[in-house]
Amino acid sequence: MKQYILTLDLGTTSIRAMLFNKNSEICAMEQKEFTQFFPNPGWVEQDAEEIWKVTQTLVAGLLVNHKLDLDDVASIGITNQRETAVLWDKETGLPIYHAIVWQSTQTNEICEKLIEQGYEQMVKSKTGLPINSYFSASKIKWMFDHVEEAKKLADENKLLFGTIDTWILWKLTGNHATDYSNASRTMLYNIFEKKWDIELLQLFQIPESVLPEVKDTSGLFGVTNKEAFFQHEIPITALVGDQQASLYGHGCFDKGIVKNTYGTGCFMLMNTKQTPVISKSGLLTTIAWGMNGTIDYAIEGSIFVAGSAVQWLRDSLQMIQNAAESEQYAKQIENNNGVYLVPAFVGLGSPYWDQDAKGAILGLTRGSGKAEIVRATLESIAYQTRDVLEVMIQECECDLKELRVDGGAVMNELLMQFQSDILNVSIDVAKHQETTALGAAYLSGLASGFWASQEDILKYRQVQRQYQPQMNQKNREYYYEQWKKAVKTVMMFK
Ligand SMILES: Nc1ncnc2c1ncn2[C@@H]1O[C@H](COP(=O)(O)OP(=O)(O)O)[C@@H](O)[C@H]1O
Ligand SMILES: O=P(O)(O)OC[C@H](O)CO
Repeated sequence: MKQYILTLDLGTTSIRAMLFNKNSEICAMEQKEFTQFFPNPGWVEQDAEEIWKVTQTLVAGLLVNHKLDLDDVASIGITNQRETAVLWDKETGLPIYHAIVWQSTQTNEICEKLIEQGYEQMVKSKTGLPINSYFSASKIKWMFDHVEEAKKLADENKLLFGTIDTWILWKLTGNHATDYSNASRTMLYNIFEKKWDIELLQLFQIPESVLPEVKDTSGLFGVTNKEAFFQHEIPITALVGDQQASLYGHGCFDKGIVKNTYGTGCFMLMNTKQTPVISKSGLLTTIAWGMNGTIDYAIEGSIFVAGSAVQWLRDSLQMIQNAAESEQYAKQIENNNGVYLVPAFVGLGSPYWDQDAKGAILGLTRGSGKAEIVRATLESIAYQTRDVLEVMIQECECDLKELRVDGGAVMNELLMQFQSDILNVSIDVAKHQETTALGAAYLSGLASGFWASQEDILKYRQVQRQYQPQMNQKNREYYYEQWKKAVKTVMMFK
């Protein structure tokens, strides 16, 4: 009997390989960070070949350090940072340029031009997305514009495009495919008609021949090549964008349930089932997953900078030694003492979509110090979450009693209490720290018969800790009004 599902969680800053057993417990985990390149201000790139090598090393680590026998693995689920674009030569198997990461702003100009030319409405009506450098389309166009061999290879039918899921699937199996959740983030996929969109491909001058086949999120994508995978042929039965995986891992299967993940950025998703909700106020319409031929949609708020602002405090300002220390400094003061930090380091995502906004600290006095700046950084994560949640509730005409949360920063008790206070909702921290990987494991395990049904899975859902609002309404609204003023100021400063 097969004992495990193997999940490969290909995140923005690190990759994890994990084994889950039938009780959805993690039995082994290997993790490694990989190189981020910042070749110019605002640019973020990665080496796709390194991502592949690290993935192999981590699986080797499971074999050596945890004595994993690959015969015990029922199937593999892959989940990934979304939007990040790779183009590679299918004959050499090598990328023609670095992977351009979702956070990168090097294609702002391409997007600005399209907005000026009045394409916003057309693009949104097909993809559910605003034109922004965040999504893959302008990144692919940029590579065609700047990498000499791109066009020639495409003309010879030797060039392939993929987000990170597709890249790793191709390395493992030789198959060129993606799933609905990842395709919906490229800005080339018509999420309503469920096909690559010819008009969008023409707009971005991208040949259809480079695109992968789009398949159900949970289903067979191929079997690992023996040479690429330690002499084993194992079915890969899920590809899923990491935020949709986390939605699944939280058990948000019904309409109106919301999760928020606090990692590098913050990503809040609400399942809207078979109804795509089109936002009028800066949220994204996206595909949650495709299963058994049925698509579930979600509405999403994408906040670009959350935990990465804490990394900025650590690495650039050297105010803290590690992320956990942020809580100790923030606790030294009872409130923000009037200081607000808007971490618009790569522009602002939902609901503002201002790609030129820059970060700022406001409200400083002679008495302000490290505690104020650290606290303001943490609080900014909670305020940005409220910005998104307010719009989501309005657009879905629903009420929200609880927010399901996961991600590295949920360890921060001060942040989670403040989040509950500023939203006036209960915050449910998932017992599973690795909700994203768990979601991918479930989607894979359902397709391979490891788990029987969604109902079967729901019995494993557990809340580790609940935070209840404690702040009075007057303070809640005062702080939030001040935050709104800070954001307004930042958006005016260009
Ligand atoms: N105790 C903490 N307080 C605040 N932020 C934290 C804390 N621990 C981790 N983080 C932040 O969480 C992020 C890592 O979370 P993770 O879910 O692994 O992110 P990702 O999947 O985006 O790489 C980092 O940006 C880090 O700064
Ligand atoms: O890898 P994460 O957790 O930072 O998630 C990144 C998102 O998928 C970007 O859309």
